[in-house]
Amino acid sequence: MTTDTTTAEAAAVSAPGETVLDARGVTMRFGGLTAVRSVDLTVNSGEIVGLIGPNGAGKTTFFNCLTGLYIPTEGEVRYKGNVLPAKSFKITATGIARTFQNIRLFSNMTVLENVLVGRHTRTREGLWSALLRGPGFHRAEAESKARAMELLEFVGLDHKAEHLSRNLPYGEQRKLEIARALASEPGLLLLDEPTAGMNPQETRAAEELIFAIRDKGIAVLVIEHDMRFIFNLCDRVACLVQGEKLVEGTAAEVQGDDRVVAAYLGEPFEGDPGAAEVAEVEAAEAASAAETPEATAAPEAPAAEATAPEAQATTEATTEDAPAAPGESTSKENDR
Ligand SMILES: Nc1ncnc2c1ncn2[C@@H]1O[C@H](COP(=O)(O)OP(=O)(O)OP(=O)(O)O)[C@@H](O)[C@H]1O
Repeated sequence: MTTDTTTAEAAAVSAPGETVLDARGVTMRFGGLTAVRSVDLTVNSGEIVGLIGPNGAGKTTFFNCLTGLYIPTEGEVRYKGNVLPAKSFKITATGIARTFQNIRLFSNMTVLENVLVGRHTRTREGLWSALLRGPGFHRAEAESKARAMELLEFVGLDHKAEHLSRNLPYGEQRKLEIARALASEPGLLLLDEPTAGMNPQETRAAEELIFAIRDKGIAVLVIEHDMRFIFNLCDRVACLVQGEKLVEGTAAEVQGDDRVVAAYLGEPFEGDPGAAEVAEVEAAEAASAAETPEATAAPEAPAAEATAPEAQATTEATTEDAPAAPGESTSKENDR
């Protein structure tokens, strides 16, 4: 990866349609394992883009390449045209914020303090200002606090500002993580499985929250296993399989793509074998009925009965595992 540092200041609101994230040829190898292979992905302002793929497909590794936790073995990542710095703390200052698959809050700090920590990249007061506690420091502190409270109100946690974060229910901890990420005034927000462990009501609330974030002009890239959530939410979806981008398109295009279905089933998807088998059985039944029904129905019937449930089972399995199925989730849920 090119390691030019950028001096770009973050600007949360981007021009409509501006390319906010431009990842090109991103490859990440761990020894002999290529976790991400030559992935290109762009995210434009005003967009919510989804990243899906079976477990181990390389989604989190790709996120880590975008946020400086990993330096890609090959490829380049640009934020608003500037090559990203190689250090993760500089990337936050550049304008990219993220949440994690495993919630990472400061559990012994209050809700408000957690958000204030997220603002540190946007406060200009230095060590001397903090030590001397002059008027500039107090003004900056009051501004940060006011902004943090605004963000808590935005995510619906202002009434819990003084609670310890460890005492929040799981869904609220996820919201707090989002508020903390927003505190750095990002132009791009990366969400790694934001609904993992949430109940359906919390998931719907998370969906509304992400739409509201997008409406503030912040581009969003989201990893999620809950297919109903992702296809409802995203303008565009990319599917990674074994480190490579298999498909990218609108939610409708991706959810109807046989290769995506096959990737989730873990086997090649050839036509519609369940329907073909059903047709074959029906044809055999019709042929036997056309002959002498009394003589042939008895021996034919068990064969038809034996085949029909099997064909039905194949169809059900396909429907059940398909990522497109509304309401279905291929999530490993909360296994990390
Ligand atoms: N630090 C690491 N060292 C070695 N291998 C790693 C490392 N991080 C990830 N991998 C491997 O890279 C591959 C991709 O993992 P990754 O966690 O990115 O997948 P994922 O799509 O996010 O999976 P999941 O949906 O289960 O979170 C896996 O085979 C994983 O074991």
